[in-house]
Amino acid sequence: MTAKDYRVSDLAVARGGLVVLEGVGFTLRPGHALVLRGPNGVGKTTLLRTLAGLQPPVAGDIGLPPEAIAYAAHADGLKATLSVAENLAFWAAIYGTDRVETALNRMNLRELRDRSAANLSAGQKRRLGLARLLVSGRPVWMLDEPTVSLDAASVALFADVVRGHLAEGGAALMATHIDLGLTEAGVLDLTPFKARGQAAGTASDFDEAFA
Ligand SMILES: Nc1ncnc2c1ncn2[C@@H]1O[C@H](COP(=O)(O)OP(=O)(O)OP(=O)(O)O)[C@@H](O)[C@H]1O
Repeated sequence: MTAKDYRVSDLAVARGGLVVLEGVGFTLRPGHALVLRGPNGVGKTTLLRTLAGLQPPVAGDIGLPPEAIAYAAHADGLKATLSVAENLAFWAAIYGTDRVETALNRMNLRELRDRSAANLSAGQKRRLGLARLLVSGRPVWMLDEPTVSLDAASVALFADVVRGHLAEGGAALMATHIDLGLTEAGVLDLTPFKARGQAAGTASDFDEAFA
């Protein structure tokens, strides 16, 4: 899938007009997962949003092309009036892939394929939201609390999906308080990078537009 290391260096990120993290640096390697840790509010979501290109960094280098990234945020981004399969077909058209059936199979959504997204349970919606990652065919997955609403069986299923992605040469950066059992995952504690909250200059207007 990719044989490239992704290097992020000296990154500063802001939220609501204040710098929340500064001096963040790490390398994401193909076949590896990195788990973001740190207390509530330290800036895990803000870092992921910045890396995914949803807001500009205050400073630093992001050695990750946006077209390499598939980002799964808190919201699942589903089209309520479309069926499960139609939602995935929509994303396949956006990403230019033909991976709908793969995603349905791997996320155990086959039996729900014709159900409208509006009529899924919270956990089923989450599974569908995460299936988009498989549809994307993109090498770097950015996951913000991916297991929220998932039962134990679905957490295990998702952990297998991530493991499969890594085995295919993909990489994953995830903020999660749940142990996915990925023994090979590294941990990046963001606490040492906490900024003192100085003003972020002009980045705030752009940030608010995407809040
Ligand atoms: N829209 C916003 N406007 C102003 N401040 C915000 C906004 N969104 C988040 N913040 C603040 O930015 C800081 C970083 O928030 P962020 O959501 O990135 O933290 P987090 O580490 O992901 O937290 P959690 O573990 O609770 O999900 C927090 O102090 C938060 O209160």
